[in-house]
Amino acid sequence: MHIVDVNNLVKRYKEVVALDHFDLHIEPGEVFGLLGPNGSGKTTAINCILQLLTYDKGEIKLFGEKMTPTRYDLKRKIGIVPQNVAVFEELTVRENIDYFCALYVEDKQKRRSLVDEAIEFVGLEDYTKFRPRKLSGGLLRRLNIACGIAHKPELIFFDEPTVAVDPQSRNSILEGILRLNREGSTVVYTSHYMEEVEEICTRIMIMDQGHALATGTNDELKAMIGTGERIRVEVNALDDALLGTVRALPNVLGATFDGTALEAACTNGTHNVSDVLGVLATAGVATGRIYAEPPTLNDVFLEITGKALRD
Ligand SMILES: Nc1ncnc2c1ncn2[C@@H]1O[C@H](COP(=O)(O)OP(=O)(O)OP(=O)(O)O)[C@@H](O)[C@H]1O
Repeated sequence: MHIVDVNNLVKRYKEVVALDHFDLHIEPGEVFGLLGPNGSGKTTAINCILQLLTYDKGEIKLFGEKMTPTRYDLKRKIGIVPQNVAVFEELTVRENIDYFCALYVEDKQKRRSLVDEAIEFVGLEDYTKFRPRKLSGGLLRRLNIACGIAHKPELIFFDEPTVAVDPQSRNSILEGILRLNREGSTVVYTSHYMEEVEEICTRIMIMDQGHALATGTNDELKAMIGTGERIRVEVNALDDALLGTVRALPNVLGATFDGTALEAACTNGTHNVSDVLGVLATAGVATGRIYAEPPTLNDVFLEITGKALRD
């Protein structure tokens, strides 16, 4: 059984087609990443799945059952950590977490221990009596997470939870997500940061313009494309003729010069670096530092769409 089962979802905002016959299938136990640039439809997909938005067409099942706005039994099993921090300014940290937990858990005694656990989980023990405006951006994000997870949901949606947080909070958020997953929650994680998605996700869907472009594990996605290695060589100058010679090498799929370095996308070969350096040496071009790296998810996005994930 898929824990999230979305078929043929269409969502329009007037003339903008935000989701265009979108399918999504997630298995229990996954940390599933939705990766795409701003505006690709990630938040819209989540909000439709959660019935926070109406949609034009499509079928959404959660836990094997049809999801509708009044399926409170299903909503109880779901946690949401929205993109924009959504907490009450007039409530303290503890009161905020308790308020959101109370939407799902009536028993006060039980709630007290759940709220304690959530506070400990996000490391806000020293701030329980603070009001949100006294918290830094990173701590506010952690409060937002605690509000979404205190009721111990089976399925948790995180919508870009690390935007505008410091690296330390970012790491603690990612570790926290993996811990929730280890403790049994299925996670859906949206981001436009490929490094994060690579780091924590068991499977990844690459999205653009409301379409699912490709889905697979990190390795599967990278195996779908021709690029096997990306070479970067620092050079002071490179004329078009020489760039043409590099591009004509049999293992080179594409090459660019940005004023400081030659970058070449190559197939998976053993002589890529020596071939490229050979062309430069023959032409008498002095080289600086040289890098050779396996492909990234940006290469996958680039090869499928013709544009970079991050401009
Ligand atoms: N309320 C709205 N009214 C009109 N258009 C909208 C609305 N919300 C989103 N859109 C449009 O729908 C498309 C998908 O937006 P969405 O916010 O789902 O993308 P996203 O991948 O989550 O991006 P971001 O990370 O910036 O939130 C975009 O073209 C966006 O401009």
